[in-house]
Amino acid sequence: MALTITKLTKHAGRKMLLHSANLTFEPETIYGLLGRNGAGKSTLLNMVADRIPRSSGEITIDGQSVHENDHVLQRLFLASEDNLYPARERVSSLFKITKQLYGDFDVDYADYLAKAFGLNTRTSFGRLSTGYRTIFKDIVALCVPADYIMLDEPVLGLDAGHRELFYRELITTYADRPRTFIIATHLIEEVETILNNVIVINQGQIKLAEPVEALMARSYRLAGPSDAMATFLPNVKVLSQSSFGHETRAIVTMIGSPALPEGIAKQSLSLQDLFVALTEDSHED
Ligand SMILES: Nc1ncnc2c1ncn2[C@@H]1O[C@H](COP(=O)(O)OP(=O)(O)OP(=O)(O)O)[C@@H](O)[C@H]1O
Repeated sequence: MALTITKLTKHAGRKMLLHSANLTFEPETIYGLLGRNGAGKSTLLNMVADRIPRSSGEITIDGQSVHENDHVLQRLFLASEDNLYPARERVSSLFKITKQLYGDFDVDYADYLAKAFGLNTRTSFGRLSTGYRTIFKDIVALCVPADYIMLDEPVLGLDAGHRELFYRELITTYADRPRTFIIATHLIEEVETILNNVIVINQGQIKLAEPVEALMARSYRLAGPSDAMATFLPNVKVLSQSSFGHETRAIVTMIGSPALPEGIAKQSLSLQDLFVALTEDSHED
């Protein structure tokens, strides 16, 4: 029982946008999809939602392909930055249209959220500000009855108060009705505590996919004399390294708790520190 991506590849001409991605999204789990600008996050999510064609690979839910399969696609929802909504339609009628498409759309919760965010449901979609368009799409995403909800930059344009409200409501609705959320975002520090799992994508390659807790428990910043560091670093996976005079610093992941040579200090990291180390020098030449 899972959303499974196997050897998913997308290229545009000679450019590789996503390279042979293998991922499993378990039910009732909150995933963060992290990557620098242009890393391939939206490309991945749009292929999963069957909105853009893939070059090769498979996407299935519980073993059934999503491709041109409405029955399976009903179990997925992608709130993306693309405006798929008619500009003239009022927010209230867009909620109704969504209910017609997704029978169990939670209209009461949508109305509650609209009030909480201060979204006037009589306003037409085209007249909403950038932030309120995002809020509208977030509300729809939190109220649809799908099992796998994908949010592409759900706090784009939201002020700090509205971002906090969104995260709070996400946690509340998840606790009431657990389902899978996949959140593509750049605001790593804000989402770190709500994620169960993290996926890091860089230049179309999946660099890492694992539970946040386990990942953070084996990730460290090390600093010490360069000679001691040079003997120790071959025992661990080095994500980034720099030297200043006789001192070397490194961000590493390690398995177990290998004894550190004297003089090497170990500090824990934030997810953001780890992300920066994993995606350094990611720009194309
Ligand atoms: N149809 C296309 N043809 C050519 N290049 C494309 C096409 N679609 C996307 N790209 C390129 O593919 C790369 C990945 O884009 P994508 O929008 O998936 O990245 P992203 O991780 O969502 O980025 P951001 O965080 O900036 O929104 C970018 O370099 C983009 O310019």
